[in-house]
Amino acid sequence: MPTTPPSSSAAATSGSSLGAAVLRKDVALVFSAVFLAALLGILTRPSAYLAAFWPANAVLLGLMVREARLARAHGWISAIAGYLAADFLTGGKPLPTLALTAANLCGVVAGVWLYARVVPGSRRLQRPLAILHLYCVTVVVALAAGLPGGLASAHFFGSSFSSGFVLWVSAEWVNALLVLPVVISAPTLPWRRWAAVARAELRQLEWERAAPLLALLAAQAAGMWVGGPGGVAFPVAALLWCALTYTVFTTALISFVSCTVQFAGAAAGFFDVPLEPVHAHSLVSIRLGIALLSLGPLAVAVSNASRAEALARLDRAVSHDHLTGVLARGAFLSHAGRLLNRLAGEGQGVAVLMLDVDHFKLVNDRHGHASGDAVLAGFAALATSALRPEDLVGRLGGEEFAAVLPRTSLDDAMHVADRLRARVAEEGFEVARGGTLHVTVSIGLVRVDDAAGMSIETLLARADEALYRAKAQGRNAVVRAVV
Ligand SMILES: Nc1nc2c(ncn2[C@@H]2O[C@H](COP(=O)(O)OP(=O)(O)OP(=O)(O)O)[C@@H](O)[C@H]2O)c(=O)[nH]1
Repeated sequence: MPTTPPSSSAAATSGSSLGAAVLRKDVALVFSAVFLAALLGILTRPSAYLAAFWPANAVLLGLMVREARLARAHGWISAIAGYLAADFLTGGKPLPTLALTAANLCGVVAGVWLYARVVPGSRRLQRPLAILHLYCVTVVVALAAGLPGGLASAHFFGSSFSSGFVLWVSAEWVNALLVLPVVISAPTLPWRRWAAVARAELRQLEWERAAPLLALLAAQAAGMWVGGPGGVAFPVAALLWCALTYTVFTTALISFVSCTVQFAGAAAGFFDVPLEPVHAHSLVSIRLGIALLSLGPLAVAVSNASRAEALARLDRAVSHDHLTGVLARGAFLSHAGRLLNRLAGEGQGVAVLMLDVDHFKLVNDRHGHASGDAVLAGFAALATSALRPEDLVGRLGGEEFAAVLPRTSLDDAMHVADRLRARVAEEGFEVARGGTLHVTVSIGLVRVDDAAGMSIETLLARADEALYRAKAQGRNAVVRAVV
């Protein structure tokens, strides 16, 4: 009989308890999200179709698109339980409830299946093409739910199949277009952090950042005041401004709220749309029109975010040394120059270090270039970790590095430099061939009371003279320049 070593059995137990915990969390999440969203839909169910709001399907689809793990048996069963619980709690009859739940699920299943086939960036609205995918997926979701929904409406509620179908398809499409982007673009944060992030955002809210939101309120009010069908499009310019200012998630949230207000405005008669009969062609048309208008700002927000991300990546690639990850020479000099300007007049002192790995040529010659590279990368990582986040580290070329330590006394600068020298000598660096290589570093240091009138080039030249003396003294040393 095979025996399991104690350590593996402990690992298996903790693994299975982790699995059970995740499962419980998934079930609670899906059930409560579907139940609450369905309850909200039922409780706000209007007499006039125009204000119909059924977020449950889009919320469920969004959750399953975000986390593929949820689209398994436990997720589907929790979702069905959520739909049924909300309906039965509000007096739904068994057969119609089952039929409507089946129709709801048909749309979600179609959406999950389609989204599993698009690239991950599209699933979280991280690339411009994602809006086209969102459009196509939501059309199919609406049709997949509308077909059984229309049949159920005809069978249980006595409406014609065609009017039931049109109502279902348009309501599904509108809800998916507005709710799905909010769910799939929401940042992944623990519940506790949401309140902290919202508080921090509100504290930092300046006029400049609040202006697009205020413009949206004004445009929305103007649209209702002027009236007529064109009034629904009045907020578009302000929504585009929001898209250029805020994140994709915030834009999706603002579009959702703005469109909901427009629906309410239409239902209240501001846009001169006839409200009867409830499935009138003009009502369906204006509803879809309002929802489709939200795609423009969303596309702008997504393009803007992916452009900003590409620029940030490009900037990082240009300004950072690809081997060591610290600032490359040009970026280091310009960052350091700007830092000295900021420090000028403060009178708190600044130190500049020149660091050079000793006999580095021998490392390459004896252990190969790849090992030399590993030593340089390890050294840069060690230097970065030994300094403070506000210190600046750069690679000037070859095995030569530099650092700027703002607001540092001479004693502190000497102490930091010597501690780094000692750590390099002690720790050694792992190389690709296997094993650890030990090297030493020589450091030249200059420290001035005030950076006013000092250029980074001048300070580096002084530190370089001190470095030269450290090498001449036998290396593995820190030498200070006399100023
Ligand atoms: N592996 C590797 N070697 C580099 C890189 N850049 C420069 N080198 C090598 O670094 C070595 C620098 O050697 P030297 O300038 O003679 O200095 P050293 O051997 O460190 O001697 P001292 O500075 O006097 O202690 C040269 O052999 C360069 O080829 C790099 O990116 N990777």
